[in-house]
Amino acid sequence: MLTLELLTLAVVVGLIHFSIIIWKSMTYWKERGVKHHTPVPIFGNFLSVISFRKHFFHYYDKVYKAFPNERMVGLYEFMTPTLVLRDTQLIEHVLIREFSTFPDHGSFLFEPSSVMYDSIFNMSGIRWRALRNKLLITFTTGKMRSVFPSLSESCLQLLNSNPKTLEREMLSDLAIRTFMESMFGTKILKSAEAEIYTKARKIFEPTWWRYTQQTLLTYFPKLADFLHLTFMPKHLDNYFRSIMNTILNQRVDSMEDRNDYAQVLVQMREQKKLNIYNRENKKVDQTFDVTNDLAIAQAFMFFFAGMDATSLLMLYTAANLAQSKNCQAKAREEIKTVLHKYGGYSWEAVRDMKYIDSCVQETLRMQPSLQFLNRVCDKDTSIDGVKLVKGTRIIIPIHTIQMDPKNFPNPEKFDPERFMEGINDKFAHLPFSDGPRVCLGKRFATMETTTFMAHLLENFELSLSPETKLPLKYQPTALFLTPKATNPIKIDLKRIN
Ligand code: HEM
Repeated sequence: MLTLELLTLAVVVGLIHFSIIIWKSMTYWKERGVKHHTPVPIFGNFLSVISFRKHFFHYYDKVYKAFPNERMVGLYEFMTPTLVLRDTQLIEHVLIREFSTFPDHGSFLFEPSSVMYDSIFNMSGIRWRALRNKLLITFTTGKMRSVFPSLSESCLQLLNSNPKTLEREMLSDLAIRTFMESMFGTKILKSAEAEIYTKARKIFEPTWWRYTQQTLLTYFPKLADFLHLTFMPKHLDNYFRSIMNTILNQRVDSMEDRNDYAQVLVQMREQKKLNIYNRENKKVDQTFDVTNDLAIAQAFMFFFAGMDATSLLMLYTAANLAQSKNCQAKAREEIKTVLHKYGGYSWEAVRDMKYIDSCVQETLRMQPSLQFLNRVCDKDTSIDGVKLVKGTRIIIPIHTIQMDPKNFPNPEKFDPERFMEGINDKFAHLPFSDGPRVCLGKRFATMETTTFMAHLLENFELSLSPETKLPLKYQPTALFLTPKATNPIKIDLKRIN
């Protein structure tokens, strides 16, 4: 009898406790006077996320547009209160001025056993800073210049096969090939190509089940852990760990001493430590251990970031140009002038192709691979007078901001001229982010895309295939901004050179 009473009491206390948690999670923005839509218990403002019909960024877009006069708005991502920034000064505050309060991405996507868990993207605090300082040396001007010839050669190799159409798969294979050669100094064996390409595409396969797992990993990490959910299937995780391990071991066995990313990782692994220096006296403050898994995580992170985001950028740039004969003509004129000036392709020549770079920037404005940036505050703080408790999530909806007519008039129009003279507010165009956490591969990705576009436009006339229907729609279950599987982008190519 007593046991039954105790059990009933425990259930009642549990229910009250749970109701308080839910109630508290729903009143966060009201208490702070931040405008928001009324949340639904447990689902917050994300009820229709579970219908798989709309992409996440749709909710940031919706709340951004609903309160046009606010500098920031509140949102409930299920039970997580999230602040969505609208004002570019506040964005600068979070990304740069108050970076030390908002240094990390917070709980996001990757479970502890994932190869990505130890990657720099997921790292925080001083470990992140030490690793970032170490990896930065891979992207110096000298390094970019030295990888240019092999990168340019890979683009030509694809185009010399005389393709009649350009499609996403060809570009993701190209991105993998150029990346392996430039960063790891490795040519993929012909016999291994098909398997690597197929498995790499599977990393980003946008299925509803993958999307569900990734949603639970981000918003309900304890439940995801209990259910043993993973960011990507275990067989893929193991496969890529093994590939990255082989690449690093091959570098050691070959005793080659190349000046590339693989070398940085191999050295780090051999030294077994990374130093963290004191900012004032420049002496070693702390060290942290570098395991083989940590080196592999950084190798995979670059592969992961390099492949999908860059191939999508190449695809969207080609698609935007395919719809504008004028822009193509202007780009071809520039290619001719620049190649004449430099006597052919070189890193310097491509860097001088300002109009093509503007086409790439304009594409990044309209179709940024990542549609939002995320941060958490790592201490209690306030933004614009609003008090935030440690752990509050911040979203910078870059896609929406870049498509806001206030920042870019007539935003649906592909107009590279906007970038020819430089833009007024650099915090209104953040496809690679900004500040200490800015994308490490920014220079590499833009150089690769500009080089590919120059070769492509020099040799082919582009037109959008009638099979691709406009306006483009995006796959709601994909991590990056990806064309809908039922309406893929196809570009018809006609050789002109
Ligand atoms: C079009 C291609 C790409 C786009 C649009 C892109 C965009 C981004 C964005 C928005 C972030 C998040 C930054 C933040 O949270 O503030 C990021 C992070 C990162 N990206 Fe990229 N990226 C691209 C290609 C690459 C490539 C090719 C590499 C490597 C070679 C790379 C390496 C990284 C790394 C390592 C980070 C994490 C930086 C950190 O947390 O310190 N990305 N990227």
